[in-house]
Amino acid sequence: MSNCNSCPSKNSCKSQATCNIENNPNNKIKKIIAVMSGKGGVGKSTVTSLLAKQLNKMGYKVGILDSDITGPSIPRLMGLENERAISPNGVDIYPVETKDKIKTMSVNFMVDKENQPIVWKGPLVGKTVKQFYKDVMWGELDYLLIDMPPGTGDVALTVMQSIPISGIVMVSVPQDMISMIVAKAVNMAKMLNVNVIGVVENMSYIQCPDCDKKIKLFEGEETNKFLDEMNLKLLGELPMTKEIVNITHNGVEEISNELSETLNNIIDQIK
Ligand SMILES: Nc1ncnc2c1ncn2[C@@H]1O[C@H](COP(=O)(O)OP(=O)(O)OP(=O)(O)O)[C@@H](O)[C@H]1O
Repeated sequence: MSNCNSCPSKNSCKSQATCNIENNPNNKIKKIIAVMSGKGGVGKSTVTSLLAKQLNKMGYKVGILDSDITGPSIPRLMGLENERAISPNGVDIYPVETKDKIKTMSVNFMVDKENQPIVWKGPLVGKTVKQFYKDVMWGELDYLLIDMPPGTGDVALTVMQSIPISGIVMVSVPQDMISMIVAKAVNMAKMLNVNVIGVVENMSYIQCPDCDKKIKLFEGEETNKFLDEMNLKLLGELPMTKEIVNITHNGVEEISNELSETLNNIIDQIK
């Protein structure tokens, strides 16, 4: 039965008539944003982690739901690979928190060893993702970011149909930006009436450590044309840098002014 009063998207939702998600009355989540990409390896989980860390620094209460059941990367990127979630009554699941209090939930918090594969059929995967929304004790959150698996498969469908997301941030790399892969993901969201907030171009450029010059391997003209045609907003461009690897893989907490500024600009547009 739908419970629109407690739904974070009640003011922007277009599917009141058909929605059947039960919202957990213990949770008060103001905004849910899914981070998606047309294909794998473009930095979707990296962007999710960076946005979560930056939102948290700005004082917002943040959670990350890792809906990538077969290839979860959030525990590692948040430095939580040795943690496990607990469920004292076997129903409510408590998320794992980083030391700066970002709440996270991932299937890897529920397996004995992080390299244990999840060999489940689609319906069970979808059920787990719904459970991660409904049965996890997120408590009060300003933002819940959902790290989606790559592509337009079962999980993307479950998230878009069953979780009241307010919008999608699409992540792409320059060489794919104008491809049908991104277009497919954007069109899927449109078909399901889900708002695409815009695109983050990841690994957009590299920067010379000596002269600071930004070097782009792909020029932007075609990209701008594609964005215009698809009616998409470019939210920001992230460089391919060691700094990002250090933040997401090596536990470095300091974010440079330049990266902070880029992330703040993206956040201003998704707030
Ligand atoms: N801007 C960046 N600068 C440097 N390295 C990056 C950047 N973005 C991502 N990477 C690296 O690229 C690899 C893939 O990134 P990530 O796991 O975030 O991609 P993904 O799209 O979530 O992949 P998956 O298909 O597994 O979901 C990781 O090793 C990550 O550290």
